[in-house]
Parts: sequence; structure tokens; C-alpha cells
Amino acid sequence: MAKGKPAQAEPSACRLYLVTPPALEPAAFAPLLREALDAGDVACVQLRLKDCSEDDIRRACDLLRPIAQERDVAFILNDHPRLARETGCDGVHVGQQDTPYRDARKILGNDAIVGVTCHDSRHLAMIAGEEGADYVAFGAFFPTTTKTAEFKAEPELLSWWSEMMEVPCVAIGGITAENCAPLVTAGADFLAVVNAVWAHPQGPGAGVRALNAAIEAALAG
Ligand SMILES: Cc1ncc(COP(=O)(O)OP(=O)(O)O)c(N)n1
Ligand SMILES: Cc1nc(C(=O)O)sc1CCOP(=O)(O)O
Ligand SMILES: [Mg+2]
Repeated sequence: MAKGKPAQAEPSACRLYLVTPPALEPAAFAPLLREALDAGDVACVQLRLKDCSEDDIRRACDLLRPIAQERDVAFILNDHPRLARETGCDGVHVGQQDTPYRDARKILGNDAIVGVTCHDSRHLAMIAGEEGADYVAFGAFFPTTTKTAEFKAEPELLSWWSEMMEVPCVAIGGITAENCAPLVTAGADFLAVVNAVWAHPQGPGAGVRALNAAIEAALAG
């Protein structure tokens, strides 16, 4: 996307939202991130580091954030609104067990992107949308090995949401080039992926190309 919020995406377009692997060494990951972002359209990158110190997250932000922002790709930090503000990220993603949306918004201000996990819940999504979230995330749509997913979402949730609401929706969980078509046609504004890109056998560039080709094919009908 042009730098800014997922909300600025073209209506009815569906774009890629890359989430990093949960553990990475920033210097080794930097060329993989460049390869992914230079391979095709990507709307944003979420740095999602689990079980890392704040110092490690800061170091990763300092190295990886410019790679995304130089390419007009939004750089979002998972879980840590204060660190997101301090490190110059474009926004934060918060879950239901994380800093509440309103507090994250207060920390980051109105210009930042704040996205909220809503699992398979219309109710949580309505609340997040009414409170002002820039996007709501639903999942997991498919089995995933990246984390233990306790909720299972169905494509119908995306069609219901996109017909009712203006706030963009992100689909996440086990999404690949092979299985993404029903999510695209149901109205997902963004497909968030980890393994389909970073564990692609031909490398992350091939992962991005395969997903963008699958999105294009699904939109073409
Ligand atoms: C785009 C997107 N959607 C959902 C999540 C999951 O967030 P959360 O439930 O807080 O779980 P963790 O990712 O923090 O383990 C996400 N990170 N990004
Ligand atoms: C970070 C995350 N959140 C999920 C949710 O359901 O909220 S599923 C998930 C992992 C997504 O990784 P992959 O694309 O490798 O399945
Ligand atoms: Mg979280």
C-alpha cells in the first residue's frame, strides 16, 4: 500500500499482510524481508516476536522497520503499543489478552494503525469497529503450526462483515496460495500469513508471488 493504513486499500481489493516468524535473528532475516517485499504487492508487515526481551524487539524494529517503510509498506508491531510508538512503527496489533484497544490508541495517537484480533466473534468485531479499530482480524481459518489456535473462523464471517461494515477485515491462520480463494471471494481485505511466505520451499519471494497470483485469480473469478 501507499504508506498508511490498511483502511486506505482499494475497495474490493485483497492484499497481503506479512507476519514475521515468532523468532528471528534480525540481521539474518533482513535479506529475506527485502526479498519478500521486492517480489510483489504487500500492504504491511507485522513484527511478531514472542518470548523476546524488549531490547531484542527494539533491535529488530530498528533494523527491519526501515526496510518496510522505505518501500511504502506499513510496519506494525505485535502486542507492544508503547514500543511501537518509541521505535517509529506505523502501528500495533493487539489481541484480546493484550493492551485494550482504547489504551493502545491513546498511546499511539489517531494517525497510527491499530488492529484488533476478534477470533471468530461478530460481537468482538463490532466492539472493535465501533471503538475505532483500523482493521479487525478473524481466524484461524485453517490449521496452523505457527501457534496454538483456539478459535476456528469460517469464510461466511468475512462476507457478513464486509457486507455490513466499512472497517477492513484481515483473515489469518494457515492461509496458503492453494486454500486462500474462498477467503478472497468472501471479502477479506487482507490475508495475513506466516508460513506460506517464510517457509515457502522456493523462498519468501516465491511465496509472495504465489499468494498474489492466487488472490488475482480468485478476484478474477
Ligand atoms: C493480523 C493478526 N491477526 C491476529 C493475530 C493474533 O493476535 P493475538 O490473538 O494477540 O495473538 P498473538 O499473535 O499475540 O500470539 C495477529 N498477531 N495478527
Ligand atoms: C499469529 C496468528 N494468529 C492467529 C489467529 O487465529 O488469531 S493464527 C496465527 C498464525 C498464522 O500463521 P500461519 O500463516 O503460518 O498459519
Ligand atoms: Mg497478541
